[in-house]
Amino acid sequence: MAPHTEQLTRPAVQLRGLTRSFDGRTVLDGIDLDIPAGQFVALLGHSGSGKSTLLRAVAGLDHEVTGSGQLTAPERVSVVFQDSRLLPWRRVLANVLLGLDGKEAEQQGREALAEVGLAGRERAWPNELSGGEAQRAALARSLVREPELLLADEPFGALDALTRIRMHALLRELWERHRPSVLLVTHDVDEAIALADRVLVLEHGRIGLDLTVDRDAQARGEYRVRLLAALGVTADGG
Ligand SMILES: Nc1ncnc2c1ncn2[C@@H]1O[C@H](COP(=O)(O)OP(=O)(O)OP(=O)(O)O)[C@@H](O)[C@H]1O
Repeated sequence: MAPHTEQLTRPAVQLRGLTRSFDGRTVLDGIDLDIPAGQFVALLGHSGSGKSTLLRAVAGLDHEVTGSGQLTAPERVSVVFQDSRLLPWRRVLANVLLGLDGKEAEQQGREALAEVGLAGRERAWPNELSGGEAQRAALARSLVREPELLLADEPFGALDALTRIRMHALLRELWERHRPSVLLVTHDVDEAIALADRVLVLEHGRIGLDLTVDRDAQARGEYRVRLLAALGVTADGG
């Protein structure tokens, strides 16, 4: 294979034997994972299974944590959390542009806000936004950096059901337009199936299930049963 082709097909994220522990307790136990460029991956798992620990490792936000293994991630990575983390003393556009300078960046910031449906709210203060609008602004802030990898830790976890559905459509639309790789941490099996092309289940510190989701298939119900079974939930809720 020619070198440039190798580069093109190289996965965006590559983990080899990734371990992380807290106070002698192993949370990630030798994870091997490749995420190809442009793939939308959801990560499911019980509370405390290590989803955020994995995401923080990939984000390079875990320097204090004990661990080993190899990790490769792209240079331009954006992270979105459950709360928008907008700075309350800066207006919406200034939040989106944080750390970026110049007229071009400002134009891109305005365009990103328009893309997430917040045109006209550039000069609003964060406390004037609803929860869903604040998450839209957080998405605009990550988009404007043109990330190769978007890491999202329960980004819709605090939103009401209707807002959540709208945000699903928005995220999928933004992904189709910009094509970053995405690693989305969620508790919600239906959210994972609705959004991702591949769903991973984390259990006992390893990837217990790695499911490719055929988006055109009639197989949603079957995916749901398999994912719930991997999470230890049977059809009768047991
Ligand atoms: N900074 C830390 N210090 C000590 N223990 C930690 C730390 N961060 C995470 N842990 C522990 O590691 C385990 C995995 O936590 P993590 O937040 O990754 O789980 P999670 O799957 O994201 O959970 P949830 O779905 O509830 O957010 C938990 O038992 C947690 O208590």
